Amino acid sequence: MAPSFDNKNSLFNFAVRDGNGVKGIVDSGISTVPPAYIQPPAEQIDKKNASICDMPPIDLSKLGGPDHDEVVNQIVGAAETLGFFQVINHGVPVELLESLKQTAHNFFGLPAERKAVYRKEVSPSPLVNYGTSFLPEKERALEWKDYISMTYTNDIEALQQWPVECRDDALQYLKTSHELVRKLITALLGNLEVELDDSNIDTFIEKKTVNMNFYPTCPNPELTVGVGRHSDIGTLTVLLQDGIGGLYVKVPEEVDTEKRGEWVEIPPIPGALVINIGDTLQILSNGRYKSAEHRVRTTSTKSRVSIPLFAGPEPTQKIAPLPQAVKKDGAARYREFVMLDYIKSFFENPHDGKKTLEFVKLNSA
Ligand SMILES: O=C(O)CCC(=O)C(=O)O
Ligand SMILES: [Fe+2]
Repeated sequence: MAPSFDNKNSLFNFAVRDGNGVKGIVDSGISTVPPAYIQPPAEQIDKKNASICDMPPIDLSKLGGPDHDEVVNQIVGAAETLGFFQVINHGVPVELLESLKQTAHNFFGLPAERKAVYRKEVSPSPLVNYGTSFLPEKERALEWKDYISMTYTNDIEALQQWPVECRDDALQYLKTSHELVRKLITALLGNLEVELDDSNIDTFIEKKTVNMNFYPTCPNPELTVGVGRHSDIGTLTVLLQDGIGGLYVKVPEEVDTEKRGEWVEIPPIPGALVINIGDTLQILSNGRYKSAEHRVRTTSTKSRVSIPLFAGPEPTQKIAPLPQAVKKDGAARYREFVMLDYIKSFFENPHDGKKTLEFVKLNSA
């Protein structure tokens, strides 16, 4: 029998400790959202107040052709303003994208006990982590989301340790998007006049993690969030979303458009992938490229899945604004730091917009 979800402890035990997740709560047949999931009014998402981002997807098949420079300009322009854009002809097979979405549904459709074995506290592998919300122990209100996270070290460990239900698709996604990530980094860092060779590009995208996010239907979407306001901390994120919609990005205040400070929705485009700039690339570019704040709304009609691939530096890597970017600006806006410290600071605090960057911002910035 499902416990009382009005009681915070019993809800926590059911959803978090026993691994039932939000999916388990919804499957128990609730008709209203449990109090622990009700966001403070300032965090609730008013669908009516957001417009849809009308930036057309960027056609990456044109890189290397006669329109190469124009495509690079589109990539750079999007990274300097919204920090989000969509790409088509990206080299990741469209059939794989379809399969990934189905795989995510299949995984979260498994009985709770099959997923709960991967909870952080008990997971047989440090590379695999199943959970719900972002930081359930610390959050004021929980996020309406379950996830599985798979970190890549090498093929053998991925095949042995990632959940058998997800590993083949997730690994293929990681491999087939590698060239895409390299092309984008080449365009973005090349534009800063950074001299690139294989090894220095790889330094910034070496560490890869594939997540599968599951947002079950929600009886009161206006009161909850799927993911709260945050920016991603790595270099680049490649995100596959399904057709449901609900991903919102905040137009940075410092961008010269009438939409500054507003939330815009990144609409689902069949076959496209969403790309977003992470904090690391904002820092490397000395603030030129924007790691935009984003969040996810829930819906009452259908469960949504999304599959981000996070690419960033190894935890041991030292990061600082690149000299070429600092030279142009005259001063560094961020201090040097070790990536692991940045990762720790992100995972120790509930989502709070772009606060993570404060950790390394210099006073003059
Ligand atoms: O579900 C989405 O569309 C975005 C998810 C996200 O922002 C994340 O996992 O970092
Ligand atoms: Fe994100």
